[in-house]
This record gives sequence, C-alpha cells and structure tokens, in this order.
Amino acid sequence: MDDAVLEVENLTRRFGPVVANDQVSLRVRAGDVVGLLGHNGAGKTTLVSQIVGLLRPDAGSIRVAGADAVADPAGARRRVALQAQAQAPLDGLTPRAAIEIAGRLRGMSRADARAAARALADELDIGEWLDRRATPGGGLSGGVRRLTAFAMAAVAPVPLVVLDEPTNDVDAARRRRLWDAVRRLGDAGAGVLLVTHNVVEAERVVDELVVLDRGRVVAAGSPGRLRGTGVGDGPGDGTGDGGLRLELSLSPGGADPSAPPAQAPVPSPAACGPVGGCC
Ligand SMILES: Nc1ncnc2c1ncn2[C@@H]1O[C@H](COP(=O)(O)OP(=O)(O)OP(=O)(O)O)[C@@H](O)[C@H]1O
Repeated sequence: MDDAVLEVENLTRRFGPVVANDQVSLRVRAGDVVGLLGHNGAGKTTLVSQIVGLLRPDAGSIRVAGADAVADPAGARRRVALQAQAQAPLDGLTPRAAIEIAGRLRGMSRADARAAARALADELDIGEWLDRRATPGGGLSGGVRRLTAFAMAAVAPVPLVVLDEPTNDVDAARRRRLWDAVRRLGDAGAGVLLVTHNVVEAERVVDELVVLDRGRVVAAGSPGRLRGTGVGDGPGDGTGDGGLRLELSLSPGGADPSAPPAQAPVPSPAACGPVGGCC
C-alpha cells in the first residue's frame, strides 16, 4: 500500500515460553488513526517497542515510512514519535521546556517550537502549569505529566505517531481535548497507532481497530465493521453493558479466516470503570 506509514508483517516476539507477539500483521496509513486494543499482557507494548526499535523481533518485518525498523532501528526512530506508557522523565523541567526541547530535537526552529508548545498547551488546557517545574514526587500532577508527554510526541510533524495509553491519569474534560488532538494529528496527515484500554472513548476518533488476544490479532477493521449487529453496541445503547462488542469477521492478515464468526465483548463489563471504557 503506497501511503502506509507502518507495515508490520508476521511479527513474532517471544520471552522464553511466552509468545508475546504471534505473527502479528497490521498497517497504518497516512492520515489514519488505528486503535490497538487488548487485555493486559496481550502484547501491545511489546509490539510498540519493536516498532520504535527498542526490541528486536524473533521473526517478521516492520517498515516505518519506508525504513526497515529491524535492520535500521535508528532510521525508523527518526520517522516515529512515541508517547511511552511509562511516564516521561520530566523532573527538573517545566512542560514548556520539555515540549520545546522535543520540538527542537525534531529539527524545529526555536520560534516554531515555542509557538507549537503554546498551541498544544492551549489545546490540552494545561496552560496554568506550563511554567511549573516538575520535581521528584511533585510539582506536576500525573495527568499534566501525561498530557505534557503527549504534547512532546505531537509537537513536530512526523510520519507516524505511536501513543501508548495516552489518557492514563487524565481527567474527563482533558481526555476529550486529548482525543480531539489525536484526531487532529491524523487529519494533518500523520499515521497514528493508539494503544488504549479506553475503547469506548477512542471509538470516536479511530478509523480502524486492531484487537490483540494473547499475542495474536483476533479482529481488525473499522469500528462500524467490527461492531456486532446485536445488543451491546457501545455506550448509550441502553443495554447497560457499556462495552463495544466486536464481530470477529476479519480482514486478510488479521485473525484466522477459518475461524467461525463469534462475538467477543470488548471490554468485559466487569473490568470497566465508571467512566470511559477499557479492554
Ligand atoms: N521483558 C519481558 N520479559 C519477559 N516477559 C515479558 C517482557 N515483556 C513483556 N513480557 C510478557 O509478554 C506478554 C505481553 O506483554 P505486554 O507488556 O506487551 O502486554 P500489554 O498488552 O502491553 O499489556 P498491558 O495492557 O498490561 O500494558 C506478557 O505475558 C508479558 O508478561
């Protein structure tokens, strides 16, 4: 596919006896937001780590905007911005400095990085903390640290943006702003791979969903295509289960095409918190 900014083919990664990624294939095209869903331990972060060249696969291939992420991980890293699941080490920095440094490291001019940091702070509503210094164990809340890390990933244009649980610790109002910003990145032409447990909220901004289960892709397609035709189609459907149900009828490169269609609740209602969804 010509406009693919991420092409993962038959990726396999083991940790001893654990097959964390089992022949995973997926694509992200320029302008698309692809949500990567899956239970704890499904293999999402393992996949992300290989895409950004932090972990070598046992088998399979990864291309990031044309660069071979296995043979040339440094080349792939130049084409991708990552918001890691772990909190960014901000201690000693203000959000403004951290975002501007991230922009400068991506080749932005000082003036452009400064303007982009201000615009992102406004977009995410973190302006009141923009000049507050993060200190070990204090200074900035977990949510503001998370939003700052998102802004660091989003500040400069790159072909691929990978976001690993960007809404952790973020309040409901700022989550809405964050989702809008994720959509804006896609609309501006980036491919976005979005790892999230917050499937109900994320559904609003994703073009495609890919579902991992014990290292394997078990569903892939648009939310509309994956949504079951019966009850439980998401929030506000009156069934009270609050979860997107996915019809496991898959595209090529996804799950075993010989498997019979089945409905899988994602998330399991018991695992959901009071706000948003999870999986
Ligand atoms: N460094 C490691 N050493 C051994 N096992 C690992 C390592 N990293 C991951 N695993 C295992 O690989 C599997 C996939 O883990 P991974 O962190 O990729 O899952 P995940 O989908 O990101 O989970 P979560 O939603 O909890 O973040 C798990 O069984 C995990 O225990």
